[in-house]
Amino acid sequence: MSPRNETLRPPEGAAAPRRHPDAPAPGELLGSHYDECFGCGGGQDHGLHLAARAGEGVSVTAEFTVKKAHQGAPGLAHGGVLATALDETLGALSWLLRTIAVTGRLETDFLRPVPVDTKLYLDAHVTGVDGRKIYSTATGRLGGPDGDIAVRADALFIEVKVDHFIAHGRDTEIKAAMADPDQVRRARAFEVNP
Ligand SMILES: CCCCCCCCCCCC(=O)SCCNC(=O)CCNC(=O)[C@H](O)C(C)(C)COP(=O)(O)OP(=O)(O)OC[C@H]1O[C@@H](n2cnc3c(N)ncnc32)[C@H](O)[C@@H]1OP(=O)(O)O
Repeated sequence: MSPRNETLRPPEGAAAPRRHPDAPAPGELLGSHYDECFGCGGGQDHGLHLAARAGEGVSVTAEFTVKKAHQGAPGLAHGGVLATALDETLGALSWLLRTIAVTGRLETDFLRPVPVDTKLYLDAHVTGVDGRKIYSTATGRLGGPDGDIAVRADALFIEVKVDHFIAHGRDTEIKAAMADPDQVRRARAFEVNP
């Protein structure tokens, strides 16, 4: 399905997505980029704990089980939580590009309600790269990786350097992250090799 919004379609002349030579192998679990991340971190009790794996090319798959803490309507996932699951899955594409990027635009379609205790099967891939602009798309399915689409999104991520987080993040968390060798290792894994 091509993006409905023109601004989320790679422009003519955009480069085809290129898997970084040092990207994790297809099937490899990517782990969390930050333990306190609401999307993938183990340190957030009510977070999504989304687990993403590298796919072929510049793609990822991920799974997320909707918990009681994620409700909007009774027994149903909150739309914002589902958008977060899509955003996080799309963000995980950074591991394949080895580029740090943040969400600039995210357009989401909600096609079916997602009940509590349901596992959402997500996949995402990059559709094109134009300078710092990374175009991508994702779906979330019910019942299995080939199940009905419940949610989908098109996105534009913008490449940034580590300095983006140092400049804008709160001092306490930045200092803690920089003092954590695991976090520094993860940040390096996102960086393009010179
Ligand atoms: C340690 C490991 C951690 C790794 C951390 C990984 C975290 C992943 C987490 C999941 C993802 C998230 O939720 S990330 C969190 C949510 N997102 C954010 O907080 C981002 C907030 N926004 C910003 O900080 C800024 O707007 C930026 C960085 C996105 C862009 O600012 P900038 O760097 O000054 O660049 P700027 O010149 O404005 O834009 C560059 C180009 O992109 C285009 N552009 C920019 N924004 C948009 C937009 N919304 N819609 C259309 N186009 C846009 C511009 O027109 C321009 O095109 P042209 O003129 O070149 O053609």
